Amino acid sequence: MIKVGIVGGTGYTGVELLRILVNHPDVELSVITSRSEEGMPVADMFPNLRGHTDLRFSVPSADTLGACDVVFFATPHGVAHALAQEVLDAGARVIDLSADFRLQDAQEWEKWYNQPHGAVNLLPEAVYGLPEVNREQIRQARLIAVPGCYPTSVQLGLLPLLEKGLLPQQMLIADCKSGVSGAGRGAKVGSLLCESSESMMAYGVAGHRHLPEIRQGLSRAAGYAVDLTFVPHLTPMIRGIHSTLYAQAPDLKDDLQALYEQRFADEPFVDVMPAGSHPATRSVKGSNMCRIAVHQHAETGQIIVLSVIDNLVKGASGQAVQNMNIMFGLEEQAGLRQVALLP
Ligand SMILES: NC(=O)C1=CN([C@@H]2O[C@H](COP(=O)(O)OP(=O)(O)OC[C@H]3O[C@@H](n4cnc5c(N)ncnc54)[C@H](OP(=O)(O)O)[C@@H]3O)[C@@H](O)[C@H]2O)C=CC1
Ligand SMILES: CC(=O)N[C@@H](CCC(=O)OP(=O)(O)O)C(=O)O
Repeated sequence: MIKVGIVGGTGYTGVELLRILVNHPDVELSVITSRSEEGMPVADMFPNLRGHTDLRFSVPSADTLGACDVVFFATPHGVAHALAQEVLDAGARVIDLSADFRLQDAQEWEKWYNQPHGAVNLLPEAVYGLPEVNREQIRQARLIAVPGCYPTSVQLGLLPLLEKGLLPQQMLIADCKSGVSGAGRGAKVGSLLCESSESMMAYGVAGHRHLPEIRQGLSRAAGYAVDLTFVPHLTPMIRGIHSTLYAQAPDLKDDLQALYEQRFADEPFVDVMPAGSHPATRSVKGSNMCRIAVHQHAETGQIIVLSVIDNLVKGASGQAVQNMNIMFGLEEQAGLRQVALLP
């Protein structure tokens, strides 16, 4: 059994990791941390876990975490910078759900996250944990940077076009909608029911911190510097990301449906829908699946890709477990076979 530790067990991604891992056939949960809830039984805070774990929250310590085989960081930015080296030195592997190791350029990270980068020395070995792109590097990795939620849905939706060099050097548009759980479990006025229900709004139009991450991933896939317009929106749902992606390819001769089906044919967590489909976020709610539909306007040639994920699963904790499965040579779908909840 793989001994697992989780730093930050009281946030939404932490409890989502627990929901997945208590049913994982190869995992023994060993440590779950919270500084504010030290000593409290995990199942007292999260009654959905009653009967599944007897663990209590403990304070993070390099000794207990280092004794695990793998440690997940489900913490705000900067926490993994401070602790990852000690945990790695003790022999555990690290899977970080925050953005601490996602950008390869430390100065770029400091600009977008508005704080000093606390672990520049670890950047060369950090692997960007998007299995559909980096599966071989993930197998060998000690340190994984789990992609952000918006970047996961946007990259999976555009990769087939960019990898094939089908898009001329031009602006792409990613028009993305997120559920409110994407803002985390911490109390914020914008997350209140009265503020977020029956209403919808764009935010971060001038620049969102997922923009450099998306640009980095798309540029790697294309082999040239890709730019895009990225506009996130907050929508009145709890879970889910819906990305509508716009691209132009005037000289395109390829059958786009076939291109997407072939690109993801061997991917257990990407479902290319039949031509003409409109995937709904509820078709992936609670599951690790990304569903994609590709459309092309018959008259204008405009390409429109629709990509949906659950922000807490494929956009965070599910993808983190998928990475763990690959790192430890387990079946990639182990613990991740949840079918989406309908309605
Ligand atoms: N919500 C989402 O959809 C997604 C979130 N993410 C990322 O995942 C990470 C976790 O997000 P989320 O689950 O929303 O929770 P929060 O960002 O609210 O993190 C809360 C957890 O981190 C712990 N924590 C906070 N500060 C520290 C510290 N200095 N040292 C140790 N532990 C600390 C808290 O426990 P305590 O203070 O009691 O110790 C708590 O358990 C974030 O980086 C977020 O950006 C990524 C993709 C999607
Ligand atoms: C709806 C909402 O607020 N979403 C968050 C993104 C989710 C997230 O936590 O992303 P990181 O892991 O990169 O921090 C936001 O826009 O900041």
